[in-house]
Formats: sequence, C-alpha cells, structure tokens
Amino acid sequence: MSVRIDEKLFRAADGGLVRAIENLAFEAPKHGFTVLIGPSGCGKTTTLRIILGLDADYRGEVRLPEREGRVAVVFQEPRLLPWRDVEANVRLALPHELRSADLDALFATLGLETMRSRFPGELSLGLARRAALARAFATEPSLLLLDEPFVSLDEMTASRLRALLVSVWSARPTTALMVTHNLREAVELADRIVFLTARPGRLRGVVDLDRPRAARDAVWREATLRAIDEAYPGIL
Ligand SMILES: Nc1ncnc2c1ncn2[C@@H]1O[C@H](COP(=O)(O)OP(=O)(O)OP(=O)(O)O)[C@@H](O)[C@H]1O
Repeated sequence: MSVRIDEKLFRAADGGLVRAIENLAFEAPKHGFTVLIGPSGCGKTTTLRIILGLDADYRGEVRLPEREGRVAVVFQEPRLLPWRDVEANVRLALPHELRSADLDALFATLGLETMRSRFPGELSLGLARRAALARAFATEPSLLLLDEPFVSLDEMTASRLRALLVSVWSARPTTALMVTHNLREAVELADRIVFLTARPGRLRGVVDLDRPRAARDAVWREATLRAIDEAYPGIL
C-alpha cells in the first residue's frame, strides 16, 4: 500500500484552519507489518481514516494493496455487539460469499474455542480484544488496520495478545498497518516503523527491522531501542 498525504487541514472551532498533516508519504509493504508512531495529535488516526475512505477531504493519494480487497479495522475498544455472543459477533462480519469453515482454526489460534457462546459482557478486556481480532481476520482482509489495539491493558495481557496477533497474522498473511504510542510494541511486531513528527504530522523517518520475530529476544530488543533512540532523539 502506498500512502501520500500532501496536506490535511481541519476547520477549527474559531473558524481558522488547523494543519494536521503535511508531506507524509510512506509504503506499507504487501504482507508486511508496518507500525505508525508519533506524538499525540500528529495525525495517526486521521491517516487511518483517510486510508479507510472515511475522510476524502485531503490532498494526496492512497493506493490500497488490492483494488477490490476487503479492509478490516481493529479499534482501541473492541466494539462488539453486547447482545450477540462471540461467535455471532464474528459471523456478523463475514461477507456472504465467505465460507465459515475456517472459523474453528481461527478461534483455536486465538485461544477462543471455549468462548464462542460467551457474551461480550462476560469477557475480560483481553478476551474481548481477542474476539475483535478474530472478527477482523475472519473476513480475510487484504488490508488490516489496527488503531492502538492493546492500549490500557496490563503488560502481561498485552504481551500475550501481541504473541497471538503474530500467530494469527503469520497463519493468514495480510498487509497490516498499526498505530501505537508504544515503541517497544513496535519493535516486537513491526517489519517497518514509520515515525511522524508532532503536528503537523510529517514523515520523520522509516526504520526497517528484518530480524525474524522469533529471534527478537530481550537483548536484541534493547539494542534496537537504543539505536532508534540515538537516531531519533526523544522518541522513547
Ligand atoms: N474533526 C476535527 N476537527 C478539528 N481538528 C481535528 C479533527 N480531528 C482531528 N483534529 C486535529 O488534527 C490533529 C490530528 O488528530 P489525530 O486524532 O489524527 O491525531 P493522533 O496522532 O491520532 O492523536 P492521538 O495519538 O492522541 O490519538 C490533532 O491536532 C487534532 O486536534
């Protein structure tokens, strides 16, 4: 996918214009995992909305991985329908032409086999986020957008979820673009990290990580974080 946002303006409450993004261009490689990082208010969510086609009022161009492909989104909050059980929530996302035979494998990979008939109100936040991941992957998207999907979880739960995301994504490769504030999370998950400046969000730099995820041990992660901090001071 290629994203180019030359300019994105918002109308402020006082009638003036706010320049949210300018000269932001990056590629999210096909079937790669790209992470977008930048300070609060630099335009990360706006970028996702533009990619989704929810905001067409900008100068630039977005080229999706596949013209007719599906796009799935995982939001900060799981956004499950409370009156449907987990399985019904996932099935609801399935387009008619998709077969659902593969759901068993998907629920198994995400450790949700015994949760299929639970209702969202009965789930912990971590389990609800797993259900949201299942719903996104069930549609076999050609592009998966994740907007801080692990925010406000305790570190142990977040770390378990990151591992589950890697397993499910490895089994069902798709072009993924995730927004996070968490550089450690980025270093664990990403093939590519795209750094944005503070508002107006511009491209600050791109770091490619080619180490296989299984080989990203604590020593490698700390060395990588230090190298990024030296190249991009103040980022940590
Ligand atoms: N509808 C809007 N009207 C006016 N200004 C807006 C609107 N939406 C976003 N903005 C402004 O545009 C900038 C980018 O917002 P955006 O939500 O994309 O940032 P973000 O990087 O996702 O922030 P955060 O990390 O805090 O979620 C912000 O300064 C925000 O105040």
